[in-house]
Amino acid sequence: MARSLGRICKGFQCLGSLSSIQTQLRQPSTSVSVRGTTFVRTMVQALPSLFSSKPRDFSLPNSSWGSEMMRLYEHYNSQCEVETEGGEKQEGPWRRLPSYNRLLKYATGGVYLSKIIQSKARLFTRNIRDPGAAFEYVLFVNSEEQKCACVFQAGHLLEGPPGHVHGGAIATMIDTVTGTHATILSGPVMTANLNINYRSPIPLGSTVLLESFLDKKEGRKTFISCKVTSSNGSKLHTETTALFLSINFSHLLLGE
Ligand SMILES: CCCCC/C=C\C/C=C\C/C=C\C/C=C\CCCC(=O)SCCNC(=O)CCNC(=O)[C@H](O)C(C)(C)COP(=O)(O)OP(=O)(O)OC[C@H]1O[C@@H](n2cnc3c(N)ncnc32)[C@H](O)[C@@H]1OP(=O)(O)O
Repeated sequence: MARSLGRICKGFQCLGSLSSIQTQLRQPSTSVSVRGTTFVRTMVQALPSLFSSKPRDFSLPNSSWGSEMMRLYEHYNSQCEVETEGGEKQEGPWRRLPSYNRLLKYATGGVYLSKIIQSKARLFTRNIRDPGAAFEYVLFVNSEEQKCACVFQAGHLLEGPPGHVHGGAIATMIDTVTGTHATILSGPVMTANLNINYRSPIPLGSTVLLESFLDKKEGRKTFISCKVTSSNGSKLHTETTALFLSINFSHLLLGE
């Protein structure tokens, strides 16, 4: 147990160290938005170092991405870096979050699984190798406005009602977006409550936009709302409110 905790801690030291992130978050002279930007930048830079080999970043375009997926990707990606009047490049309001099929190379988890099987554990939404078959998505974060946007193309393996996306797959994406957003805002969290109203079905193969917003933070609680719309924003598919509770990593990784 102690060795396993040590490996997990080592993993988080690789993460640029949570303590250094927390130090940045505590800096009194910086504004909330600047601290948020710093946190996101630190996380984005640190994540690949958690892997033993260079991991694949699933949030980059691949051949399965359709025209709407590409259009929205470019819409947000073009706002990650902007040009000043003097022609210099500088950070824009949005940042693309890289996405891998595992968050921590040292975390074992899954006490009911053998060590070999545990090492094969993969993030639910990134475990299908066939591009375009299931969850194709890219997440962008806007620290200034405390919101996230996710462009999601739903593949044929996600069918629920004939020709439409399964409600559980939609919930998975909402949990992923709001959960990532809450993690960025509050550090390690778990979903305590996810309340989804399904307003109109999502056609299989289509691209939709998920937008999440911080409603409020109260102690350990982070309240986020999220809506899913068609790619041009004309149709509302779902509305969600979510509650996340801040946790210690030991709760998550060691069941303590
Ligand atoms: C550090 C890395 C950062 C990386 C950032 C960069 C990029 C981000 C990348 C990745 C992000 C990672 C993942 C994102 C992807 C997916 C997200 C998936 C998230 C999940 O898929 S996660 C799995 C499903 N999730 C569970 O499996 C939770 C099971 N559950 C529990 O583990 C406990 O239940 C827990 C911990 C939730 C709470 O337990 P606890 O003991 O800590 O707290 P306790 O019960 O004492 O409640 C304290 C106060 O919350 C209130 N409260 C509690 N529950 C409530 C409820 N449901 N509704 C309304 N209020 C509630 C109480 O009423 C009390 O309120 P008050 O203080 O006012 O009295």
